[in-house]
Amino acid sequence: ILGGYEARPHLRPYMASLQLDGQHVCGGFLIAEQWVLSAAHCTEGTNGKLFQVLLGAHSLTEPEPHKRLYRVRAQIAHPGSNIHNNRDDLLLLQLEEKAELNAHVKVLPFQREDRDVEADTLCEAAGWGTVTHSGRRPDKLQQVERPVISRELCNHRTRHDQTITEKMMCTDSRKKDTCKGDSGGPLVCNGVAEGVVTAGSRVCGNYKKPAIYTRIAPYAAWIDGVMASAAG
Ligand SMILES: NCc1cccc(NC(=O)c2cccc3[nH]c(C(N)=O)cc23)c1
Repeated sequence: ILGGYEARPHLRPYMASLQLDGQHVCGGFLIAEQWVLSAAHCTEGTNGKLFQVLLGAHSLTEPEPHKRLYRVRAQIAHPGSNIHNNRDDLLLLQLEEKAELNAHVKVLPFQREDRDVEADTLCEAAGWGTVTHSGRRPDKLQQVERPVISRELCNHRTRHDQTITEKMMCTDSRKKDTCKGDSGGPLVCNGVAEGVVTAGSRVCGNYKKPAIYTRIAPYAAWIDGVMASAAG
């Protein structure tokens, strides 16, 4: 997160850190007791290795009472996701067991009504992604508030030039923005997860490249279907 600030500990108890060999790779969030939603791009370069999912954390390194690392039983990328574009950039992770829910570990509801969030709506992104252009990684969860911008503006030729589909949304990226390692985290508007951070043009903090999110509502049926079919 560029231009943000340290989140109040455990005020975002749905936040997940997707890790490989103890290293934070991407964000994610708890959508059900045994399911985390993230971004398919996060599996790039992982050679099919399964993530481990850290829940209940504020600091990535310090011992905290409700912090717990979960193994993943299955990782299901949306069938339409690919490395060449940002379309269908969603990843479902089934935890080895149901997460133990408490004050620090909670499910975040996602938007099921397929209607655009109004431009200028203030939403929040959080993550352990880089906090400087040079790529400094934070130990503690960061957050930033960003206004939604219209798809029309986001698709302008000087911005993302007609690549933003009706299954994506954008926020202003001037100075304050999501960045490397924030992918997969939720964009929360009025307490509901409306989008999932995607790397998009991989640029951070440049107003010419607004942040891009996969809208969740268009994928509600796919998400429900995967969770129902894998149910024990
Ligand atoms: N504000 C938009 C936004 C949101 C989330 C992430 C990013 N930027 C990256 O993720 C990124 C940046 C630079 C090099 C990179 N290499 C890789 C990679 N997967 O190898 C990703 C990146 C940008």
